Amino acid sequence: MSIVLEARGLTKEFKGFVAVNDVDLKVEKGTIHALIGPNGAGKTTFFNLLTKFLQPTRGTIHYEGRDITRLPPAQIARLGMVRSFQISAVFPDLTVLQNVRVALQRKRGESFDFWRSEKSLTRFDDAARERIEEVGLSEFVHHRAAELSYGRKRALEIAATLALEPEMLLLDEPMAGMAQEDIERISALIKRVAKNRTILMVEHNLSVVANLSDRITVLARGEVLAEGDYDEVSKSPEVIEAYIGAGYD
Ligand SMILES: Nc1ncnc2c1ncn2[C@@H]1O[C@H](COP(=O)(O)OP(=O)(O)OP(=O)(O)O)[C@@H](O)[C@H]1O
Repeated sequence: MSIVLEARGLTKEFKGFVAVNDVDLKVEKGTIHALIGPNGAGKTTFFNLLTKFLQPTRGTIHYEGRDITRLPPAQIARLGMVRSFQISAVFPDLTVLQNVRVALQRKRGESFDFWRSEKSLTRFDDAARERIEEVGLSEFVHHRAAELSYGRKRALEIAATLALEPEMLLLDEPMAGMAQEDIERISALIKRVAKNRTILMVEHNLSVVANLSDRITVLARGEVLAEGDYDEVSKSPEVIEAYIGAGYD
């Protein structure tokens, strides 16, 4: 078993309130790992710690065996761990193709000049089209991002994220605000992009979690309550109680 991301004793206190309390987590390479838990469980805080949007009060984070606890998010992205939607890569007035080109250009570390000639950008076209194909948006290459449905916009965000060539993707509630039809499309997309990558996601939609995840960590009151596959965690009396206690059916 090869561990790609590991948190040890991760703790975050806000003025004495412990939002994440001594959490250990191991994410195995090549898996889809979900973080779930009732409202206020600490999922977002934990996710923000892992993606370096927050600094932990205590504990460490290792990525590919390297201590990344004190590294800034941009540096971690360069190491191959990318938080989707962090880059706000989608410009509404640019087409699908132009959006992914911009992301590819960023990956090369070039600054993005809006006045740069079309011609100098077209060298990214083939790579951009590949990413677009991977997320199933080929027939929309020349559509402006603003014209896309919500689900397709999310697919475009994932394409832009893939342009950064991540080995590990962190997804923050990929299904939030989605209609059922989009949920199915994005689930299939996540499965597809997970083939040669590792994915960690926070997700509220439990049927999506059941369908996609190899492993699930359940947080409650800032601590790990249970861990396992969907069958295991959904049968855990502690998990059922935590969800019912938080007002879920
Ligand atoms: N910046 C902050 N300052 C103080 N308390 C905070 C801060 N951020 C989060 N908290 C508290 O930490 C606890 C965990 O919040 P968090 O948002 O991580 O939970 P969550 O599991 O993501 O919840 P939800 O499912 O509702 O999004 C909550 O009680 C919240 O009020």
